Amino acid sequence: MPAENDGNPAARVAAGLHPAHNLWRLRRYLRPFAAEFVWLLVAGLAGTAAGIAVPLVVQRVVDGPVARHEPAGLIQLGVLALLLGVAEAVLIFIRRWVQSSSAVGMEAALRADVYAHLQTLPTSFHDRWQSGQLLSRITSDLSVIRRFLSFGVFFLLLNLTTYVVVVALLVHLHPALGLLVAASAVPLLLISRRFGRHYHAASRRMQDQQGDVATLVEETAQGLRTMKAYGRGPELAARFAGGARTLHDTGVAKGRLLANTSALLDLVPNVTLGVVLVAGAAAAARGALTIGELVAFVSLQLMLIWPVQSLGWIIANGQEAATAADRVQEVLDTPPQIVDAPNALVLPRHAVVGRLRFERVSFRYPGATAPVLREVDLTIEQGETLALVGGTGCGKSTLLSLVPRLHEVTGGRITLDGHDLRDLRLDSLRRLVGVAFEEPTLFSMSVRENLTLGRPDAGDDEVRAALALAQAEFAYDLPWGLATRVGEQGLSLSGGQRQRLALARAVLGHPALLVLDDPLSALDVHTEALVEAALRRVLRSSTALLVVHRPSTIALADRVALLDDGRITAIGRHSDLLATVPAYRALLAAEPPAGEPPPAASTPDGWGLVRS
Ligand SMILES: Nc1ncnc2c1ncn2[C@@H]1O[C@H](COP(=O)(O)OP(=O)(O)OP(=O)(O)O)[C@@H](O)[C@H]1O
Repeated sequence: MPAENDGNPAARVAAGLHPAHNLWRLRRYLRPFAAEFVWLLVAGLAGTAAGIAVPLVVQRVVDGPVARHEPAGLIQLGVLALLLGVAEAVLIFIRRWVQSSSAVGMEAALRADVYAHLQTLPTSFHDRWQSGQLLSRITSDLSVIRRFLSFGVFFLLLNLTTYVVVVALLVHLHPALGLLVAASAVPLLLISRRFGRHYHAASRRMQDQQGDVATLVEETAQGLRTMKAYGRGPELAARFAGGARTLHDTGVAKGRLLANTSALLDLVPNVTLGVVLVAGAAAAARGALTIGELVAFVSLQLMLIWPVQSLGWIIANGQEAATAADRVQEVLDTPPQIVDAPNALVLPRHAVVGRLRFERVSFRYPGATAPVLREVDLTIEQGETLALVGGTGCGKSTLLSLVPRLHEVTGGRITLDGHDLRDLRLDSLRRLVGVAFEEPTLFSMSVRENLTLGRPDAGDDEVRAALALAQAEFAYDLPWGLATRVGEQGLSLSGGQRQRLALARAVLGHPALLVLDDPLSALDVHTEALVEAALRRVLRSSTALLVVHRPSTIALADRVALLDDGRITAIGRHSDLLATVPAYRALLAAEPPAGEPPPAASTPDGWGLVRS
């Protein structure tokens, strides 16, 4: 399976795997519940045995006490039939009771594993996969699997056993008629096989479409304000309606397939029953069969109707579970690419000086033809702050993402105090690096939990210091202070507030390296000045790499590197670059490119220019 597996079912079909292959691979999740499952089966089989015994008792009643007019024997056998009925009811209750707990436990274990695996997958995996597809896999697909592994498999075994035992009894009662009933299994098998093949494809289509609809809903929820602002609500509604209609049509087609097959499956035992009734009555009239045997035969045969009727449902459920298992395994089979090397190092914070070096670093996104970064050489000395500037899309954010190893370099290496980052343990590296992205994501949890995401052990003092530094003390004034739950992505907070909380999260506990993507972009002038002053203090004790989109943030940096088309084309002090590098000047002042006259408004230190 290629690492860049994108969930395309065609890949699986081409691989020639049996549809149930992936379902079989999930059997280990049933193992903890094996004892329960055995009890379940024992209770189920005992219940069925009690049910099967009732017609046999009825046969004795009809051929014995009824035929011989003996009321005493009638009471004995009647009580026995009653006891068998009660036993069957009790056993069915026990089975249902056990069934519910084991099924849910299995689903929870599988869901926990899929979620944990998602955490280990690289950012590039999440870039490629629609979140709705992941959502539908971790919710509805797992429920489908749970239903089949608990109910489907159980009823398949129970019904098969019932079928075999009842048919054997029928053959014993009347071999010719019994064999006729046994022969009815042939059309049943043919119908089931054909149905299974068609239903498998329909299930996959439907489950993928469910994922697409989930993606649409998720995108709408996230981008609602933008869509409304641009008046695109009707288009979005139409897009959603289109997706929902496709899903509806697939669902209807699938339902019809099941309905048609169920009707065919129903027909077989009913036709057989009709033939048995006529032939049985004739045999009874000839004296080849007693009335009691005929009653028992027909009663037993009626017991086959439910197993046959449920066959369609079980196959449908099994096919859905097989496709759900395919979809879940597509996630589980994607190997985590960024993992700890054997014997990876743990660097304690106090042992880190904080010298960061990029040595001929190149990076290309998976599937992209051209690299985003080409042979980048850059050294950031201990305690130094380096600002990275460059035109939009030149690779600044990509370069930052390489430091906490969200993406892995595809050429060259990055070292921290001389250690290749790939030789460090990921958890150790990520504790050393404080990161704030351009889009400050806050999770649906309390402010405190959001702040201590990377350092759950941080004390109150550390949290207070980080909030003070990021000028984010407003958090204490929220309705429940730091316990206030901020909405999904912190939507209930302003952009500036979110950014300050994200900054506080990054600087919490004075990380050795700070990697900040335009940390002051969403702040008003007053707050910006305060955060800038506070940040300046932190930057003195950490090595920092800042991406700067706004010229004013350059004031925080000791040196500036100009990134152009994936290469560092100039590096130095801001004022030196301003004086000597026309492309730099052009970028900051949005003036015409190199070769054209410089702006008249520059001041000797250059700051007038960048602050304009
Ligand atoms: N996940 C991704 N997969 C593939 N290509 C990507 C991905 N993210 C970014 N790119 C591409 O890599 C290039 C650099 O993107 P990057 O976000 O690093 O630029 P940037 O300099 O930070 O841009 P900006 O200043 O607009 O934020 C762009 O051409 C972009 O299209």
